[in-house]
Amino acid sequence: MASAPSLSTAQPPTAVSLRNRCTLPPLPSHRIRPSSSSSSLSSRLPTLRSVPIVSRCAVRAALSTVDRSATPVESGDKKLLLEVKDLTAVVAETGQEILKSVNLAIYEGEVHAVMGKNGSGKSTFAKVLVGHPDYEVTGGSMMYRGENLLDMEPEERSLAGLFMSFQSPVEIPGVSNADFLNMAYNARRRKLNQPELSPIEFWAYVYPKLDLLNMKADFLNRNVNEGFSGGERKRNEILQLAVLGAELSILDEIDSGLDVDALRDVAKAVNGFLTPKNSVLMITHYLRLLEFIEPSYIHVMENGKIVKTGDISIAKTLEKEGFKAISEM
Ligand SMILES: Nc1ncnc2c1ncn2[C@@H]1O[C@H](COP(=O)(O)OP(=O)(O)OP(=O)(O)O)[C@@H](O)[C@H]1O
Repeated sequence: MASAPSLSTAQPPTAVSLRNRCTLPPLPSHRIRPSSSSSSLSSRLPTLRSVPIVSRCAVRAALSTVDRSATPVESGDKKLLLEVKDLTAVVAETGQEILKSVNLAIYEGEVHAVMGKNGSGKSTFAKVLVGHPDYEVTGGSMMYRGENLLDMEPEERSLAGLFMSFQSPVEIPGVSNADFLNMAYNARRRKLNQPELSPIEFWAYVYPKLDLLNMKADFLNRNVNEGFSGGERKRNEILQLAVLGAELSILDEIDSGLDVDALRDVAKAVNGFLTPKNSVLMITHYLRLLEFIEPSYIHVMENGKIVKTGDISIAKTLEKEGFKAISEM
């Protein structure tokens, strides 16, 4: 387990942290209280994180299936971030096949949305990308910045820049949000050969991000997701993303259970960390999210495969006419 930062070893506060400190709520305890469950915090960390991002280039694809079978490593000055080819996967326990040849390429700066009927395999695809142990990959490949994801443990994938926001974020009893975020953030900084932030520096770093999401500072002192409402959990997931930063953010139904204001806050935060280098892969059932976070491409998944790729008009057709209309296209 990564050791928790302690106040006694804290670096001298920066001007920013000193300036902010007087307006901040009390610092949380930085002693890590292990959960009563058997799994360690570090072993849970990867399960809370994963994936992509790219610039929000104009929607270029017409409403047609895109053949990316011969995917170039670079497209103009954009680099290929994730390339999934003929991916098949089963439920590890039962061998039931869920993914039946998924193909997808995401370049830096792109936002991809995956839509599809309930049970079509969207969440499974996302979880397979981040190495969820419930699934076993049986064929195909998943390359991330040219590295084989199958050779990487979930935690390595996370440290490499994949972040996943789960449909049902888990609670971590006994671990405060502040401790969790500080440890996770420092783990990423170590990976990037950057100096760790002391608790005080971290507090100054995280505080403006709470503002962005309209979250109260006492969220940091509460245990991760414990007693959070559905909407608060979703905001908390995006706070994790805002803090940790990711090259590829996989957002699984971040819009579910959000009221209109919360949806706007979450979308604003996601748009705020989109850069020409970062990419997003989001799963959604609803056009309304895509009106806030403009996708480069929309994919429709059906029975474990991506069967259609196109622009926002796909989502509009789905909203108006349902999946039958897409099948008939
Ligand atoms: N761990 C598992 N054990 C058994 N079945 C599973 C497991 N994970 C997924 N499945 C099954 O695989 C299929 C695809 O599930 P998945 O959650 O990927 O669908 P989805 O497209 O995300 O659906 P939704 O839109 O309802 O969230 C479903 O039939 C589901 O029951």
